[in-house]
Amino acid sequence: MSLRRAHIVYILFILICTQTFAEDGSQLWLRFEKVSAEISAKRTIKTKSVDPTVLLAKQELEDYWKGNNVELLIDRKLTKLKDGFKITSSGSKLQIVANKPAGLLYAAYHILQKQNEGAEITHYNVEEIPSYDIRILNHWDNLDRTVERGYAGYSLWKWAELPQVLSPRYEEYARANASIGINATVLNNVNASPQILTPEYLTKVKALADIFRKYGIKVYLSVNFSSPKVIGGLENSDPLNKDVQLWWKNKVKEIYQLIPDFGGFLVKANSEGQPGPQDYGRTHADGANMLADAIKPYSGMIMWRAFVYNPTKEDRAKQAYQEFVPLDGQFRDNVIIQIKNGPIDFQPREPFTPLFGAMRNTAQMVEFQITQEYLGFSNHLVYLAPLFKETLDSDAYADGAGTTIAKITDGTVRKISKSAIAGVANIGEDVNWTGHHFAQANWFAFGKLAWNHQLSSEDIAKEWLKLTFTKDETFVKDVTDMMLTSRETVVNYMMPLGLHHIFAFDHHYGPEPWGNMPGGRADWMPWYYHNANEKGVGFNRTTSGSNAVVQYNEPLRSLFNDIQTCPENLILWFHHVSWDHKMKSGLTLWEEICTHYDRGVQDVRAYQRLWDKMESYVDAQRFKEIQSKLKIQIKDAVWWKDACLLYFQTFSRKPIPYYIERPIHELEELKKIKLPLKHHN
Ligand SMILES: CO[C@H]1[C@H](O)[C@@H](O)[C@H](O)O[C@@H]1C(=O)O
Repeated sequence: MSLRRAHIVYILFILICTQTFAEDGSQLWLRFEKVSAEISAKRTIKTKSVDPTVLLAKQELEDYWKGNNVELLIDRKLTKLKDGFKITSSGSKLQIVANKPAGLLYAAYHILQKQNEGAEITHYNVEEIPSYDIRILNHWDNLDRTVERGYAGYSLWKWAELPQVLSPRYEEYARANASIGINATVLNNVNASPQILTPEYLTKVKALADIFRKYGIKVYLSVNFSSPKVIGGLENSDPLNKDVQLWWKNKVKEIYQLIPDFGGFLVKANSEGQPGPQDYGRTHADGANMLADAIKPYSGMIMWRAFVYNPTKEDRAKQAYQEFVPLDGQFRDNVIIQIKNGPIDFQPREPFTPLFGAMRNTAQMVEFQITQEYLGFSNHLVYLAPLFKETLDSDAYADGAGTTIAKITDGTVRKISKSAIAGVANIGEDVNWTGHHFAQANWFAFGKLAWNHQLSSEDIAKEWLKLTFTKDETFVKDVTDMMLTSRETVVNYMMPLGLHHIFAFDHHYGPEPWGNMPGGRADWMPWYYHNANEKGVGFNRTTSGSNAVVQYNEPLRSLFNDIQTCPENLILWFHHVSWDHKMKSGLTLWEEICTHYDRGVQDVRAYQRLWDKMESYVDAQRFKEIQSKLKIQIKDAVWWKDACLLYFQTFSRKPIPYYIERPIHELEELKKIKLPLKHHN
């Protein structure tokens, strides 16, 4: 071999190596191996359909399916399948039947994922029907490409160059969503700019909808309730004003002319300063129904948020229930009330919002937050499936025992014209999409649970790990354990035992239980939530306090109301508890608090050791990136522990037990920390 040739071979070798060992994470969980020409010559993927979605399913299988012959069939009579599919095997053939083209695409991804796991697919018979009709991401993306509570860089949507320039990531995004069953997306922030409804922006929205369609994804928009006034030039946006109604009718018509399968609107009204029907003395129902009537002829939906947060003298946790329960039965059937999982705001742990089930004649859906606004942003490894499932599996006792949030929202116990579930997206322009490699698992888990809320957190974690990293058993077992405990770990080092919202003001990243905003609103102050004093700590929401417990059905009301029966992981949510209160462990409350904070820290240290051991299973780039995120996480966990223990100690006046890792900070030093973090990014 000549020197020159040797040189080229060497360069090729290096290139191949870096391909193998440096992996940026941009492929997400879609790392299927291409089939060889030999295999593809041996089997056929057939369909009579010419639908673009079916052809896409066919293409995916042609590229990656190593098994038997496959036949893809649409059967319009199989209506109970909704977006689902049925796979049967006979002889050397798999037959996949679906009612809709998207069902075949989901089936294709289903068998490709099974194939990756090494499942036996020659004799494979399965029927899948999704738990929810609408499985939707909510992007809080602004038109200037900043992302509210986004921690993965700027927005994916490049508004300035749309519709002329189409980033390849639009299609990659759609494919990733389709691969986990997500079939809808709200492109813009619920704090919505009216501009999104201008003809200029609608043509940009159309360009995205045209790309997403093939992947079975419908586009929705967040709308600003004042749009008729702001961009329509009307005198007001009163929902009972005929001109306003007509403006919305025409706007909806304009949208459907551009996007015939447009999904509908998401609305945040009369909350945190957003305009709404109450500005005109009207109700949420008046506002929602006006939009619902305008969009009904096109089968569109209105998702109306119940996150109504305005300054009142009342306990903030009671607000959604108080405003919405009296309106039960007044909403049109294409309106669905979108309710955050907890009554305050996406905290590491909250009880479920009691509004679920309390409106018996109104469709309801859950809103989860996939982006980790209150869980360490994209710096902390926190696997959210256990949090999602905790809410979905909670029994609201709305129609007696067994009325879980899952059953209320999926239409099992109440008739719902279309069921839905939403997740506030954690996606941005970062190469790895979500800032932290493990945050991809939360996007994945949201999709999987929206498809089937009966799946276990463990199975989802394993599937994700095998698709994303490796099938090696040691790796999968150990890392699954880390993922499964990670949510409880963050609760422990941030806000154990029902503590909540003791975050630094506005950016919600670090601890600030002392509050730091002279003259600010009471309910912006952490001490509003923890109420620490010499006697004890916690928010009294019992009958002797704010009486928020009354919003829960029996037996929960009594269970939460009694300090002896209230679950300890929520005790400080519902009770003001004395520092000496004896906990189930035999420790006093103070000792128990110390123990939880310390356990959180120790568990993150254990994750660091565990991850280091995984070096040989993971490519260098992702290994290092995750390793350095864990370094941030442990620093933050210690910061949280020290800040909360040293601060609460000024009230408890008790020593930090000696078996607990000593604080390494001074309280006064911690109080001076100011983070250069902005609200909108
Ligand atoms: C979009 O605004 C968000 C806001 O950033 C967030 O801090 C708050 O918790 O919830 C709001 C909401 O859900 O509307």
